[in-house]
Amino acid sequence: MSLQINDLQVIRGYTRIIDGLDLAPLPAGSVTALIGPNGAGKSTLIHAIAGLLPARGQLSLHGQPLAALSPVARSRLVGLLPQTLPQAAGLTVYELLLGGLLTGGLSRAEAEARIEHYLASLQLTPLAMRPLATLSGGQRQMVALAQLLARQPALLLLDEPNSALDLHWQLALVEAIRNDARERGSIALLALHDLNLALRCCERLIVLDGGQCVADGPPLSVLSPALLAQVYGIHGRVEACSQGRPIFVLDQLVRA
Ligand SMILES: Nc1ncnc2c1ncn2[C@@H]1O[C@H](COP(=O)(O)OP(=O)(O)OP(=O)(O)O)[C@@H](O)[C@H]1O
Repeated sequence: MSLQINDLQVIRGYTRIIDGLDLAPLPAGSVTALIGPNGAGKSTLIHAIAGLLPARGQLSLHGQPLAALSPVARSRLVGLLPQTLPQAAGLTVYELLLGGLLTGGLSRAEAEARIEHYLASLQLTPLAMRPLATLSGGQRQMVALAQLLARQPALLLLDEPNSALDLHWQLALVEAIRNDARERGSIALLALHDLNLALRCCERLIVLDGGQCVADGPPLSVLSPALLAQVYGIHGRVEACSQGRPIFVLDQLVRA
């Protein structure tokens, strides 16, 4: 049971952004970070897996080719937390979540139980009756996470999910993603710029650069000084903090 990506090609405009990408399968219950510099192709890959960009090659989830599914069936299996969240005018948080689950085929009782569970587990219950238009950017990002988790897709795709979140909510987000992978066996793929967050929550890092995979493996072996210099043009290192946890330290730009 896994996500399989082989010989993937994605063209945007007239440019081949991803050209023949092969990755080792992403197994059920795993959390993987997709890292790399601006313009590397992270969002392109995530949107292609979600079915929002046309792609050629093999994209299969648990042996099922995603391209063979109807858009509705694909969106049940694959959930996306986008980089910018749509404004849903006039709705409260609760109405947004309820509408999504009822449309997905749940009974009202099941939908309400799920919403209460996920709002409580993410400590978002106080926001339930707030109109979406009154929420801050970070609050809206957490509501979108609640919406994603409540749908219980087999594959969770998150495009820079922490971009609007303070430190408390960044940790809450990664704990929620890890718990979901452990408890439901979901697969999570997160496009991230924050290497410390990637070290904290992911057992695997995939490094994209120019639409190619340039490194893939456990974070400590991937984040070598040589790779950081090659891909980001920085001198940096991973060290153990006083509690033994790995932390990324940024030293300086590589000067020619
Ligand atoms: N609509 C488009 N038409 C043509 N090229 C595009 C289009 N959208 C994005 N690109 C190009 O595709 C490449 C990959 O972009 P993408 O947004 O996937 O990168 P990214 O790794 O997510 O970057 P960032 O970290 O800046 O969000 C970039 O070179 C970008 O300029």
